[in-house]
Amino acid sequence: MSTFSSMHSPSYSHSFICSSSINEKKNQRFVFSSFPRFSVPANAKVFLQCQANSHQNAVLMQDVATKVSPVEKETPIEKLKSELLSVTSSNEWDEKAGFDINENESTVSITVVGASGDLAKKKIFPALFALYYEGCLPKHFTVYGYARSKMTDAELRNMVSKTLTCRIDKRENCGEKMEEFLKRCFYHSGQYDSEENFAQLDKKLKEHEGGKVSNRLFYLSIPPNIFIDAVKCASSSASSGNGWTRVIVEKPFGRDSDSSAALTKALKQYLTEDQIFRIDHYLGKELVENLSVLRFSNLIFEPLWSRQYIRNVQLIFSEDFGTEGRGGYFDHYGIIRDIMQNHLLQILALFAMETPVSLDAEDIRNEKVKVLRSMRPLQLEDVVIGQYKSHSKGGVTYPAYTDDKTVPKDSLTPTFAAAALFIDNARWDGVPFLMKAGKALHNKRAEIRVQFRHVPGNLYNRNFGTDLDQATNELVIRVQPDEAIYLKINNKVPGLGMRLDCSNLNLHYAARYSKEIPDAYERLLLDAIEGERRLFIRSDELDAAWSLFTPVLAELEEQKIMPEYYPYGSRGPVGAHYLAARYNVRWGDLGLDQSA
Ligand SMILES: NC(=O)C1=CN([C@@H]2O[C@H](COP(=O)(O)OP(=O)(O)OC[C@H]3O[C@@H](n4cnc5c(N)ncnc54)[C@H](OP(=O)(O)O)[C@@H]3O)[C@@H](O)[C@H]2O)C=CC1
Ligand SMILES: O=C1O[C@H](COP(=O)(O)O)[C@@H](O)[C@H](O)[C@H]1O
Repeated sequence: MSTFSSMHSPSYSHSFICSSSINEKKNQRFVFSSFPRFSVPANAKVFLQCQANSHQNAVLMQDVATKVSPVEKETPIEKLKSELLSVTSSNEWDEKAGFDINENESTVSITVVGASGDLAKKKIFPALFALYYEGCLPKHFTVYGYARSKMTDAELRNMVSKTLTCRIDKRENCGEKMEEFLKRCFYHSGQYDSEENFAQLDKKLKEHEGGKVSNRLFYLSIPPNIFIDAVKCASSSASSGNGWTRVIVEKPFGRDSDSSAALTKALKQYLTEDQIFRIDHYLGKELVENLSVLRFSNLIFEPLWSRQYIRNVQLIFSEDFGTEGRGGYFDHYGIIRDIMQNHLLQILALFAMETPVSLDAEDIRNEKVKVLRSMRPLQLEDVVIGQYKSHSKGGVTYPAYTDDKTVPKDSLTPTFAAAALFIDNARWDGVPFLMKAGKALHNKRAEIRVQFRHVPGNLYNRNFGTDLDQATNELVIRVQPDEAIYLKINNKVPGLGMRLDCSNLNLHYAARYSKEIPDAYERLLLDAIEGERRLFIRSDELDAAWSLFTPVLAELEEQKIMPEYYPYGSRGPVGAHYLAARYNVRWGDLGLDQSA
């Protein structure tokens, strides 16, 4: 073992390289998303850890590490490769470095538990195929579907094939790739609480693994009441004997602090925290990933990122459809638990956290926990709730929430909520963080709006007339659809007069990048396979998140607070505007700006 590796601080990405051979796409991802720059010490560590069994390779990589110059973020992979080739003097640099040896010796089996369900069909299998198409899955992988439904392998493949799609920009050989992928998919029917059935799965997995090191990922795509049964059986009867075993757990992670703590405790009877990957798919969205890049790699934003310059922050989620088909689940949770306590709060934490020590998962998650723990629990007077009612438009009648047969007629469950939250720390003292989330609204959108303070003593105030809000800058990060980051600035209308206008400096992703943006589930599945925990929720984060919402959720339910009814397809209850006005805020999504 080379002593060189111990000279460097741990690199959070080393498991990525070690667990998979370097190919262009993986390497590209590693270079561009894991490290802002191709940092020499980090690579030295990475390479040497992979080379522990070969002194010759250790020397080779030490050579690479000391000679490769930092590579610019946008450097094409070919240029990076030629840089490496020039110092290794080999056309087979990855082979020479021994990565293939590693990969030939190990397998990854991905078992989708609840494979017959909606999420598996809609998201998980398509994401796995997209990863396969991109060459991001390990050389030896197998996908297993597991559920109670009776199905043959052929039937599973037929079901899965209906949901696979090719990327718009990558259709070459797509049909062939689908066939290849489907051949790697198998099915085992079993009960979620049967150790015997999981032992049968284990036997089948072993046959595919063929004696290699077996790494196993279980994706729990099942209702929460059967999580623990499945984890218990998978861990006792189907976990890996000689590799890693990881479990992706889907939300909901409980419905309040107590039930969440009970779930964590139960999971930890069978798994260590390191094996649990709690997914919040919003963390896998491109623009949410980009938040930290925006903040920490642009000098112009970070100095403004505080109460000194920011007047308020808005986190907005809307869907233009109701709970159709998921009413039974939704009624037990409501919009605050379904969207705010997880997706929007996670975005808030990334937005507001202090600079982490490094990009290491634990460093980032430590900062997120800190900011969540600095927040004031949500107060009842800072919440507005709503529920959609039936509405007819253009001859079409849209249903009320309670028209869903799986929802009780007298349900008070909110399908809309607006809330004002505060972070009691030096950076954010007094800045309202407003959240708004709703179903059956007039559009589908998720965005972050940052409204800056007025320009003090603005020389041009009179040119704006009475509407001073128009004179303030606003940064909008549109997470979806049509991803964009735009900054509203004031400029002079060209001409001889002095009329001011508000315009957008716009980074519109579709115009800037021709590549299709990967689905969040692709990123998260790949991270779980690679053991990268940065985008998954740690248990203390979850506790902190629940403690902010649990008291108010209890009050809403105990006091049977009536939701404000809003018509299906509308902009939601007016109460949201009164709440914002109380903090001198106007919602930014009122359709006034050019890109709204
Ligand atoms: N669907 C979505 O868009 C999203 C889902 N989630 C979460 O992902 C998980 C899976 O969601 P989804 O696919 O919609 O769930 P489904 O309701 O479709 O359930 C998945 C599978 O679990 C089995 N199952 C369902 N109900 C029961 C039950 N009562 N007892 C035992 N088995 C049952 C069924 O398989 P079989 O009968 O064959 O065993 C079903 O196909 C859930 O935790 C959900 O909250 C999270 C975000 C979005
Ligand atoms: O987790 C959930 O998210 C979806 C919205 O996800 P998106 O990626 O389509 O924006 C939401 O519809 C669902 O109610 C919720 O459980």
